Amino acid sequence: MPSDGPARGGTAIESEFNGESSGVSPSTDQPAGTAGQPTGATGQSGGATNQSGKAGTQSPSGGPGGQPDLTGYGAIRSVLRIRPFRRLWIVLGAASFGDWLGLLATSVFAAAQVEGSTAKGAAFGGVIAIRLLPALLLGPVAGVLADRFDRRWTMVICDLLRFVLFASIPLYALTGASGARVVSWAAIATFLIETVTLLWIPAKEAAVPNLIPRARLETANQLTLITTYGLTPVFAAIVLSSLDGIIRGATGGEMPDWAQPAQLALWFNAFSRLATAVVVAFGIKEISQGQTDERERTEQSMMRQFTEGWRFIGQTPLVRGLVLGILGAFAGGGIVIGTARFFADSLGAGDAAFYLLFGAIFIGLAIGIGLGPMIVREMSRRRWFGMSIVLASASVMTLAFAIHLSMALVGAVFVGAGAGMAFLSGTTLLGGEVADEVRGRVFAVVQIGTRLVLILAIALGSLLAGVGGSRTLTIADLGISVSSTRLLLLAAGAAGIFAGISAFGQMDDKKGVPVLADLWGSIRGRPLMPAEPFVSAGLFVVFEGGEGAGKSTQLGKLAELLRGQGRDVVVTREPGATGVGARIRSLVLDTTPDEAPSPRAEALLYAADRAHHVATVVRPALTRGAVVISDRYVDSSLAYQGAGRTLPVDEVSWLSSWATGGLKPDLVVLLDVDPRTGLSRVAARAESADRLEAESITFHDRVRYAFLDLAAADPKRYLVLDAARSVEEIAERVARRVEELLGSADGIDHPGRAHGPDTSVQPELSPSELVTTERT
Ligand SMILES: Nc1ncnc2c1ncn2[C@@H]1O[C@H](COP(=O)(O)OP(=O)(O)OP(=O)(O)O)[C@@H](O)[C@H]1O
Ligand SMILES: Cc1cn([C@H]2C[C@H](O)[C@@H](COP(=O)(O)O)O2)c(=O)[nH]c1=O
Repeated sequence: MPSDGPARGGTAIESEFNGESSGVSPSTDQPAGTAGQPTGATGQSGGATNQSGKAGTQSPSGGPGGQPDLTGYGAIRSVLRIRPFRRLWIVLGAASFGDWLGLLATSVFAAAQVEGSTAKGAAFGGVIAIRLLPALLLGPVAGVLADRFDRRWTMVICDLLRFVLFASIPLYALTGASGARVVSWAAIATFLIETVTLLWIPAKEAAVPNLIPRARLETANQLTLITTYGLTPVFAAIVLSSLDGIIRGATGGEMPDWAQPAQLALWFNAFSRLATAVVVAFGIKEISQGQTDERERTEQSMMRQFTEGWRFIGQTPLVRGLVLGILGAFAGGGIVIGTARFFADSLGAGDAAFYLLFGAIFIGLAIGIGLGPMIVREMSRRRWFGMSIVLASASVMTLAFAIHLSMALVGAVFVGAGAGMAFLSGTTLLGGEVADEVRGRVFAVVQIGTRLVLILAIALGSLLAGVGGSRTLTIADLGISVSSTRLLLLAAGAAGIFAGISAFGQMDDKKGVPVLADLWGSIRGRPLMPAEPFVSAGLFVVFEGGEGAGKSTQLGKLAELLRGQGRDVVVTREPGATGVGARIRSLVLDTTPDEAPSPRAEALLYAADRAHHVATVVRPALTRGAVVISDRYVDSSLAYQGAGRTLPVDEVSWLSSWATGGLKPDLVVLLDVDPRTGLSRVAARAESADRLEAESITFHDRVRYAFLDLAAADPKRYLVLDAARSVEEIAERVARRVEELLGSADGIDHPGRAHGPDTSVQPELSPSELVTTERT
């Protein structure tokens, strides 16, 4: 595997944006891992992440409103406008191509030096095995070095060493040494290269987030992952085989040693590393700038830094969840790889099926990495990570039940898609939410852990599948192969699901928000959000209804009754209960011709009034235990702006829920009145009609039925009364219900903390479903 992992975007180096439009305001472009309080340092959610957990947006809702368009081609272009990242991406792309060439070439090269198929196989496999070995020996200290020394110089020195080592392999072959000696040196050099790479990777991974604005982190990762694991390996394989054909053709099969494709590939690999060293040393000085102060880095002993790194990983839920999830995913992946050939056999298919399955996984990976962010949009990246692992693992389980190649191929695409999305979200979270001073160590642990787990899982998977064999059991004429391979896949899937759910639990930044509804809302661009933590000790009663329904009259009567009982009562209304609200009220209700706000502006103005009202009047009163009685609340927006103005009701609901932080009333008294009756009452007040009262009768009819539908959808929380009844009769009914609530044995049963906005559109209800309507 090539050494260049994904780049993780990072800091806005201000000068880089000068004259090169970034499309994002500086405030949203905080350096990843340095903006706000990084999770890495506290174990809390990253200070600058929004509620969606997606790096880089300041929209508290995580909604589309505050989010620049960071998907698709535009996002890629804007990432590539950042000069330090652009340079690094180009040079790392070339180096990754060189690494893939080098990996293929060293293996082919070693095999070519010996005779006989067994020796060739051993030489080929041996070189690859040697590549994995240093991780086990040197891994623990690699991260400490990345956090301790200047990362730019660490990268430069490592690349210079790799240049020398790569070049030494073909050079040594040219000296005329024996095949065995050349293979031995290739093995030693490969071991040393991997050792150096191990120091280089955490330095690079930890440094790159300091180069790119947080908002671009995910796109930068997509770009680098696709380059490193999608384009360059394919390109390398094509180039190596074409090179072989071209040189053979040109030399008539008599190739001089120096012209062997494997040797040329190694030279390319060597010089790509030299180029990386030069570019990083002279062209990307910003890598040094983002790092923690040198004095801070070196004043602790290495031992202390080492143990602190582990303690940090163990004690930080986000990092623990990430590490657990990544290792779980790799274990599952290893089992799939280890059992793949046996699985293809169990389908009664041959080698072609085996390659098809692998192809399907890679297609899935590309879909997950390339399209994943566009599909889930504003989904919390922490949640997305856990869910992706569950998706990949559940798909592994479906492989166990596949009775036909086509089913297995679909399953394999989903395995790849889940793994790709987990990889992308995991790397973005690691880069964006782990503090700079420990980032190197965290990356090192992930890097070593994944290698170890992968090797063990592949080995164990193939061993167990090989030992178990395959039996065919006939169930209802279906030839189903029940074999140890399938049982292993089942177990791997179950373990992966467990790892995904555990990671999700550790990292969830939207506890209490239903997962599937959140996913669906996110896909539609409106993620749910957690309610603000708040404990109500009072009672929140809202009067709703059309114009002239008698809300103010009833509200006054209820307040009088409760105050007579010695209760703390706060009477309030929307819009206009506060100074800010009064100004908004005059804006929205003013009838000056040509000054009417547009429907969306109107919705926003009501939401603004509500946000301020709830924050400054309603919540403080409820916290101290008062009975808050409000003339209108969220339902008025749903009915007037949603049904009346025909704005999408779920969007209006989402907006209100955001404005209120999810605060729901304990009781809504809906005074239902025919608009003709209500408007005639209003007209009798001898005041001129405000802007909404002046709307058409069909508008008011829509408003009325929207109120009734809302009540029918949540009957427990509504008291629907016929407003044509007498004032006293209505007051008596209201008093009875409120006293029931206040007198209930275990106090007031407040509606649960809002689990995000109620995005349900108004349901179609039959008259018989309007069960709580007390109208005759
Ligand atoms: N049950 C009722 N029967 C007849 N008239 C009523 C009844 N309740 C209130 N009214 C009268 O209707 C008029 C409007 O009442 P009120 O101001 O309480 O309604 P509202 O719903 O608050 O109106 P608005 O929508 O304008 O805020 C008042 O003149 C009031 O005296
Ligand atoms: C809260 C709220 C109110 N409205 C409308 C409903 C009324 O026409 C006015 C308020 O006047 P009232 O005399 O105080 O009832 O505003 C709305 O359209 N959307 C809302 O959210």
